[in-house]
Amino acid sequence: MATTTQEFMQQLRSKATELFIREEWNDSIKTYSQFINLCTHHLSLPHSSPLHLQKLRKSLCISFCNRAEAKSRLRDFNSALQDCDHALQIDATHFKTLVCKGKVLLSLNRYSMALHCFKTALLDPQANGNCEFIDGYFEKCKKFEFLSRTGSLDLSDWVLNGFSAKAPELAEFIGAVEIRKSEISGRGIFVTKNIDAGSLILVTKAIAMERSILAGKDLSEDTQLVMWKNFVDKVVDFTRKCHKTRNLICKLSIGENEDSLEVPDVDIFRPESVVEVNSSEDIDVDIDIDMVRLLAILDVNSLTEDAVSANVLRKNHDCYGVGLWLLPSFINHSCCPNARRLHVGDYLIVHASRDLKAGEEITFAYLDPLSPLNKRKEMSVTWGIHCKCKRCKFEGEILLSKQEVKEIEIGIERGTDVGGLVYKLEEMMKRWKIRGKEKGYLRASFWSVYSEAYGSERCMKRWGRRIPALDAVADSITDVVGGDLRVLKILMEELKRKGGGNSSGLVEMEKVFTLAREVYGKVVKKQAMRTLLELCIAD
Ligand SMILES: C[S@@+](CC[C@H](N)C(=O)[O-])C[C@H]1O[C@@H](n2cnc3c(N)ncnc32)[C@H](O)[C@@H]1O
Repeated sequence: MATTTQEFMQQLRSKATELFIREEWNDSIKTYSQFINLCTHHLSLPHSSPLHLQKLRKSLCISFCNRAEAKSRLRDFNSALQDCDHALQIDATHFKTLVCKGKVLLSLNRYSMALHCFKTALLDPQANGNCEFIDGYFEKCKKFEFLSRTGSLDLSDWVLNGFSAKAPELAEFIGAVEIRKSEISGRGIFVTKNIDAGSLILVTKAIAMERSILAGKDLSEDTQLVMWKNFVDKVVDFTRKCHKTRNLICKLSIGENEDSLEVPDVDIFRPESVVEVNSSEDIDVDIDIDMVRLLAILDVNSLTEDAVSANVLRKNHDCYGVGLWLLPSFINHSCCPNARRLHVGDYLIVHASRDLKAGEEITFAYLDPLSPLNKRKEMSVTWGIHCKCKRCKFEGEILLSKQEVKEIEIGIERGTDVGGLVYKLEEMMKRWKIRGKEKGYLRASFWSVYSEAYGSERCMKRWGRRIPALDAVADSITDVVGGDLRVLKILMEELKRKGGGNSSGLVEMEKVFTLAREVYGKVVKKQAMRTLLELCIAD
């Protein structure tokens, strides 16, 4: 190689290193790229001495490694991973690259592969001076790998500290589920084995999230627009950086012709999956995602933190977030939902809010399940859905055939004594032999009058003996709509009023804990659940 070329390459490398040290990531990537191109070219030329070739290969390995580090600082993890692989092709045990690849894989939630990188790096003599630092990563990977295999999450410490530290980083987890054609609409997620109420089903990190401060008010239209625009920009940015994610996003529904949509294998959503995801519409890797389609996908699938089926764990409740989570996007709506979600930072934890039988479809409540049929129908227009569940069918028939139900609705509008309305509804159900789940449907629909009645001492003095006990109503509602925060709150208030110290209080306390697990999922130990209830119910 001519001396001038050698000098130029040396200059390029020094400049790239300098930019790298100064943390000017974009410029350092550009300069390393120039150097890498030149170096690769020279390696392909004949007549180089073995020593020279060895030197070039070493420089190339270090440059790939540093460019990977710079890319990972810019959160371009997939491209960083490619660079790590190029470096490791040159030197399979290159210490710095192994550490960089481990960190990148950890960011991509590929825990077992990351673990392998750190394990190999620890064998290198260079690890001696960095043992503590690599051990830290190694332990983190081990913990996450276990979590992603078992889904056994414990947020107790964070909750006991009053959510004071940053939201904990979690591992992605996919429980015993599959995606199948759904009788509700299009595709849905189904459990493949029996699951207890409270058990975790999915833990998924958002593709993108955007939050806005509420400051005690509703968001103005302008703020909402800015928030939505920022959110869309983040999703677009992600799709540019990761083609696998872009192809997975393209598998989501746009809310039309759902029954003709392909049913993807759940495994392609696993972070560890390296299978290239072919989209049904072969998308050119270098062309941006079709914006009209993306906007429709986001409209149908993005989730907000203020939904009825969601709980948010954080100190400051004065903000509100919107995000896109891939696998949870396949969960359909039911007016008798069996799952809820918990937001922890950018993670979404989906858990069973009732016991689930193998083969059952997992459903969220997009619409408030503690509201009457007419309200639910009104709200379903926003979602563009026409719910045909058993509950809607039953309530539709009842509304047509039983005048008393309409009278109760009119009574609510006119502000009639709530105790009287509960009494009337219960008497009607007795007379028409409405029992079991159907009784639960109507009680859930008229929850507003039940909760007001149980919450008023005056009302309970007057009607208490003639209407069913709160816990019986709570049980029958929970049986059809799963754990609900509002039911939990009113049970807790009653427990507080009664003092909760005697033996019957202990039984009631156990009931509250059971319901709390259905509402929040099994994410904390009992002592921390007490704190969680104090922190959240106080809101
Ligand atoms: C988040 S996606 C749910 C997964 C979707 N079924 C799929 O195949 O990708 C939301 C869309 O599913 C459909 N959907 C969900 N629940 C429904 C229900 N109970 N009745 C009718 N359509 C429903 C609606 O088209 C809605 O816009």
